[in-house]
Amino acid sequence: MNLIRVQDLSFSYGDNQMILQGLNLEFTEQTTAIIGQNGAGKTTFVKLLKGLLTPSSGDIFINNINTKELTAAKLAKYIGLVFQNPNDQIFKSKVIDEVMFGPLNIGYSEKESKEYAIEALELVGLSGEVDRNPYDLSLSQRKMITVASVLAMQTNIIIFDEPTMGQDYEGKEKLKEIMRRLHHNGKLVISILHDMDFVAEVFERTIVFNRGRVLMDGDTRSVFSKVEMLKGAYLDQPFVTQVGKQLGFADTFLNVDELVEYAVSREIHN
Ligand SMILES: Nc1ncnc2c1ncn2[C@@H]1O[C@H](COP(=O)(O)OP(=O)(O)OP(=O)(O)O)[C@@H](O)[C@H]1O
Repeated sequence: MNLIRVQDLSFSYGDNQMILQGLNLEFTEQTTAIIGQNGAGKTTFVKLLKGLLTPSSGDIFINNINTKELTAAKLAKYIGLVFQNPNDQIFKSKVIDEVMFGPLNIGYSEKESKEYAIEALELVGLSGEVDRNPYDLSLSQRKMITVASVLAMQTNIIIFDEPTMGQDYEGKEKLKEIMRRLHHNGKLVISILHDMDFVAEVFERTIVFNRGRVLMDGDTRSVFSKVEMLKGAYLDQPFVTQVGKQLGFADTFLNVDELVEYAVSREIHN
């Protein structure tokens, strides 16, 4: 079943510059990373999916419904978007109120919203901060509040814009765990990322945007094996992939365990 279908999508902010041109994409259940250099059109694309922008031409279907027929409020029941900058999203003075706002806004009761908010805050590791003011917390914690706010809305599609930015090792591990859990629970997870190591470890599918078009789209291993095409889009391979190559191995490795297992098995057979 495809959850999102994008058909001949083009977009311009109103000047003459086309930011996205003729995109055709489908999103099913696979965890999907969107990568590409700054200005490639990634954030514009997810804002279109979320209904915050309207296509200049083409269509976006969510569960086979054309988003042109849905209000942003209706769309909010299907798609959650975690903004790149938490300060663009947070506006309440208490963490719990901030996280409850989304579910309340799309029609869940006070009791349900509180339950979902507490569950989401637990998942992001902030259950001890429910009564704090978000602006008394660190930037990485504020980012986690915005993640919780979207999780609490229980949407089937969850999009993250640069979730690892400003997160330390622990924060990134938490995000990996959250994304894996969402996927395990049958949600569609899409994320814009600049951290190639994170992409390699978590995502099944990777789409490379370049100047408003799709340059590559496929399983993450095959995308990261194409070093020249990545270079053309000003992107690097993940660190572990580069190490494997430097060791003279032909395979494309996506995590340390794979690389070590391969190296050890070669050692045993030599
Ligand atoms: N509100 C806006 N009005 C006019 N142009 C905009 C607006 N927002 C973005 N742009 C332009 O659209 C282009 C694509 O921007 P977008 O933010 O979608 O790229 P991106 O791939 O997400 O980049 P980054 O990785 O830096 O977030 C850029 O040239 C940007 O300057």
